[in-house]
Amino acid sequence: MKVAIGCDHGAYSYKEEIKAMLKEEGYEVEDCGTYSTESCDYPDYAYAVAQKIVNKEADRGILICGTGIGISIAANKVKGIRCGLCADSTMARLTREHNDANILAMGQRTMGIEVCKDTVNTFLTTDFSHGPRHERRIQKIKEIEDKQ
Ligand SMILES: O=C(CO)[C@H](O)[C@H](O)[C@H](O)COP(=O)(O)O
Repeated sequence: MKVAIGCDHGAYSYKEEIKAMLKEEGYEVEDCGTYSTESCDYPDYAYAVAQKIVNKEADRGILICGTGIGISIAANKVKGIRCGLCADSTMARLTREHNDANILAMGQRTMGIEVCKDTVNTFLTTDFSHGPRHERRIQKIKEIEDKQ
């Protein structure tokens, strides 16, 4: 599985730690930045990771900022992106099972690194629970996108 990862300056160190963990676990990882703790703008990295997903250059995305809020808002503006902001592995499991989320967002300033790592591992190993109610709701999300 290929994973695209991105962050802003507020989450640079977690991005580096998670990237190292994923490589050790055997994932192919594409680092979309940022590449230092110099102040930058989270929408740029949300867009870069989202493009990897919609262009099918990556299977899943991981985005981290201070809280995960700004970067998830930005990612969800891209058609075809379902970015779930998750604070633990239960949320990660449910956003995969129910929402078929293709990007996970988290916050370095709001979560411990071990919880983040667990959340990432659950997100990457949980399948969508195919079934009429989830598929119907995701279809309705797509219809909202098409109305814009
Ligand atoms: O978008 C956010 C808030 O929802 C993120 O936490 C950002 O990382 C944060 O806004 C960056 O703040 P800073 O004061 O520029 O470090």
